[in-house]
Amino acid sequence: MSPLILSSPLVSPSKETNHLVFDASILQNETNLPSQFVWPDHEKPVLDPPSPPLHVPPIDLKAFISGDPIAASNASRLVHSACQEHGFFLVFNHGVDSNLILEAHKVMNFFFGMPLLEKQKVQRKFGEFCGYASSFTNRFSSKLPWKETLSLQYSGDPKCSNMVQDYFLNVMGEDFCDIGRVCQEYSQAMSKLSLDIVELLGMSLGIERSYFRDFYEENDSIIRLNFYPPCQKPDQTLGTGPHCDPTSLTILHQDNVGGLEVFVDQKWHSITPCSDAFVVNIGDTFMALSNGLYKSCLHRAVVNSNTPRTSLAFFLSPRMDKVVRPPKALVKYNNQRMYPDFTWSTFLEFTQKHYRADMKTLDAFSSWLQMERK
Ligand SMILES: C=C1C[C@]23C[C@H]1CC[C@H]2[C@]1(C)CCC[C@@](C)(C(=O)O)[C@H]1[C@@H]3C(=O)O
Ligand SMILES: O=C(O)CCC(=O)C(=O)O
Ligand SMILES: [Fe+2]
Repeated sequence: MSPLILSSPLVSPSKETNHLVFDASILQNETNLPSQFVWPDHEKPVLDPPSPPLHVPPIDLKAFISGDPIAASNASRLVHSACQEHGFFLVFNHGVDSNLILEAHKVMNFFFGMPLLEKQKVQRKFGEFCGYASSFTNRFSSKLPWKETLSLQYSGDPKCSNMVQDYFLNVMGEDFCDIGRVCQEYSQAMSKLSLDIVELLGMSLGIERSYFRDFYEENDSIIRLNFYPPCQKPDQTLGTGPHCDPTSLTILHQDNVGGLEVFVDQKWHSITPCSDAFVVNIGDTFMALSNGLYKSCLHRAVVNSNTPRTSLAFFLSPRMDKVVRPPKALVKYNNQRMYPDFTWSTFLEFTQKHYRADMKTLDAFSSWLQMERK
């Protein structure tokens, strides 16, 4: 049976389109990758020797939150230098229940272990963000990522307090209310953790500690479950292509397989898995909010030929209509604005309808905004 199935015509808003469907359970045993999954030579990963590990500073969040002044200035210094260089750091003693993290990985493995037809019941629709996608075969025609994803929207607005769980219930049905509950609880824990982290970022930037906590209180964030099946030619493709996250802050929990890589000093470096820590990285929106002081960094995910890999990414984003504009104190440094004002809803739409996020998304978005505003 072909690993790529021509699906029934997908009736999109304006036209009928046929698109391929990536059935991971079959494709993962294929030695000849379909051409759509083969990346250009300059982007193919070199897996032998493996990328050297990047030392990212481990931040003891409990010590910072406890108000210990020494710990706070320590954490602030470590974060400041990491975020000016590559934007990645680890947080431990984060206060997130380890059983919740285990449960989240369990439900993720259950979901992606379902038959393709079951997963397709929540297929991401054209132009929308939420839902299941297998390699985005209905979004892109080349450089397809070797992954399946389930993307959900989370709202910190008390009036939408169960958005994640409701999605499972309303779109997938009663049988999925347990998965929905776990994903809802996990998202809530990530939202709480992200407010602690942005408070630390504020302190490290020398502004009022509560400034970013207030800015992101009612966040409209995204949670994404990533499943990377094994691939027989892992040096030909990528699980997630080179990109900077367009969002504000990413809190990632990866399983112990490894595959996340960061581009620093003109070389790819691996981030060693550490189950009791979260990998945190600055995204484009926070880079704009810090007026370019903190860097949104190029990263990717490579795959391997033996073991499936999973990662849980929480993408913190401000309320859709909030204007992303750096505080005055961060403009005085160089007395010029690095990026125009924008709202997250406009930037998200840009990445979903106009531009495939890569390493230049924010610059492309800034140019697009200037054209649109003429
Ligand atoms: C706002 C977003 C778009 C993506 C998911 C979040 C943050 C990261 C973005 C992404 C992972 C960057 C690489 C390309 C992408 C298409 C992907 O491989 O999933 C991006 C996501 C997306 O557009 O769905
Ligand atoms: O799965 C990973 O390790 C990274 C995924 C990623 O960068 C993303 O989804 O934005
Ligand atoms: Fe990313």
